[in-house]
Amino acid sequence: MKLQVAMDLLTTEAALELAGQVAEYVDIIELGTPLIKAAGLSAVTAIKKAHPDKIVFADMKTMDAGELEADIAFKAGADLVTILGTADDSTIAGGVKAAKAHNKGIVVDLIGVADKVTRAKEVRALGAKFVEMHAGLDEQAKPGYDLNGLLRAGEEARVPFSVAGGVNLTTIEAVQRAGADVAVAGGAIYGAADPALAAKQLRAAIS
Ligand SMILES: O=C(CO)[C@H](O)[C@H](O)COP(=O)(O)O
Repeated sequence: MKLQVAMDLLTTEAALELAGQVAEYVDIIELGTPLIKAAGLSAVTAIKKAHPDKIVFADMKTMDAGELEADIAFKAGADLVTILGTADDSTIAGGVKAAKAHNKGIVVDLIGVADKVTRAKEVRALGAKFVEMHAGLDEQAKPGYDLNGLLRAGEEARVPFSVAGGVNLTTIEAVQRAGADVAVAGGAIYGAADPALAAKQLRAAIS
């Protein structure tokens, strides 16, 4: 299982610093949506330049104009770009077209999708490289949130998937047992007192 760090920070400088601390322990470096909105796609270019050997993930969360938005992110240096599962099929197909033109991949983020299993199968058929079983930061803050619903959906969908939504040292083994291809950790790394140690421990907990 791959490990992805989600950098929900607000400046390119902070992202470069964090990526420098954790890159040796992660496979995929994600520029979070707030970072891309605050700093622009030049942040993607800066991270790819600093870490050419890593998979760079631009969390665009595109809802419309799939081909155009994916194209500009791939041109900026992204290897993987997200489109929302709630978007129209044509938006996802447009993103996949751009991905094929760049020999890169679209990840469909199932945040806010009620029936994640059905939508996962649909978007995989449209050409998504994998789906993200995702509960966002706001959903995680609701009382009673736990990760198990995402893990069950991933097991049931039988398509390649990542899991994001409060993945940490306590839960990452269950993410792996559920068969996830990628575990995404944001706050568990960037919010830790020692992000490098946190990433190292997450890496050591999986195979
Ligand atoms: O995409 C996101 C929010 O929309 C986050 O990057 C994702 O949820 C991972 O962060 P965390 O591990 O802190 O939940």
